[in-house]
Amino acid sequence: MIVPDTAEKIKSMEIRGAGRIGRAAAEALRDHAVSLSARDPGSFRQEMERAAAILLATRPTAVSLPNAVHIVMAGLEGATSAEAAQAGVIRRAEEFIRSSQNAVEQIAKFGASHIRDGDTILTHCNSEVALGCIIEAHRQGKEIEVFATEVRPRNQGLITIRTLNDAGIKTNFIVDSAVRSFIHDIDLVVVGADAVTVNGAVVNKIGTAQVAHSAREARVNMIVAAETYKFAPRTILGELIRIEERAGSEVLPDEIARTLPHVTVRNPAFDVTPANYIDLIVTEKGAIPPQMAYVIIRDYLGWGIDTFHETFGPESPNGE
Ligand SMILES: O=P(O)(O)OC[C@H]1O[C@H](OP(=O)(O)O)[C@H](O)[C@@H]1O
Repeated sequence: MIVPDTAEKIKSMEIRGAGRIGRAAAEALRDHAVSLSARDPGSFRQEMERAAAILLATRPTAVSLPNAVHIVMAGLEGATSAEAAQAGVIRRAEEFIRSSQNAVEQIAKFGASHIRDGDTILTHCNSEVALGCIIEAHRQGKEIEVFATEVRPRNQGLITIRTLNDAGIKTNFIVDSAVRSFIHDIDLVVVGADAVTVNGAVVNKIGTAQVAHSAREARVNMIVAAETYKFAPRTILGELIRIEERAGSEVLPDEIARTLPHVTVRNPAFDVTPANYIDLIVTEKGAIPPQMAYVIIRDYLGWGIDTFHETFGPESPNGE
């Protein structure tokens, strides 16, 4: 039951935020491996692949999910017994969870160094790593103030302002459409990411691209906090990140929508901010200009253009 339960929580966004989704998937795979009683490595693998497929089908955009699953499932490689396969998965899952937690801490330190004493920061949505940078800057004694957006339709901004309030950080709560009105009060935009493509574009909560547009027009710097496992290897071969479109009822209640037969509610959960709108991507390996995304994918995730072809064959541009 562990895997379907975690999958349901990810789908309904009870578990949300790209990093948390990745860790929850790793935990679910680990617990599933512990619960399996398969006798041979072949059937163990089959059971694990079934579980992985259920998790992968939950939400399509956050690349932390397939990256976490890929890293954990690599624990099956070379196992000659079910016990070895089980041990491999458990070890890989625990390593991923630990390194993800370390990455969050490391990014907070690197990110905080880009926040100056006296800065007013704008953040959009609720990103564990973006908030980590802001809270670390505050912890270091820097006098900062934050503008946080509401984040329609799921109102993740509420989680953000609670966290900032608990940390004792002076915070202003604004509707998403007020960003341009306040942009001249802002020194720095700090957001998270659900995916980073090979050309340095950042996929993040819907509205991020509008924030970036306002920031650029006002010459306000924008930094993105993203662990290396949010970089998307398959974009090397031109695969696009799928933007999740969620139920219209998140935007307009069904009872109202029913009375408006000519109206279709559109509810994309994410948008794409081009690399040239972003000054830095802060990863746990250091801060890079977005144009260096391929280096992260190749050197830290281990996917080069050639490895893709070795694994999937040149005839498959989507890496399927
Ligand atoms: O991993 P961390 O930095 O916490 O979150 C990264 C991003 O994931 C979230 O997506 P959602 O709320 O799950 O749709 C937001 O878009 C947020 O910026």
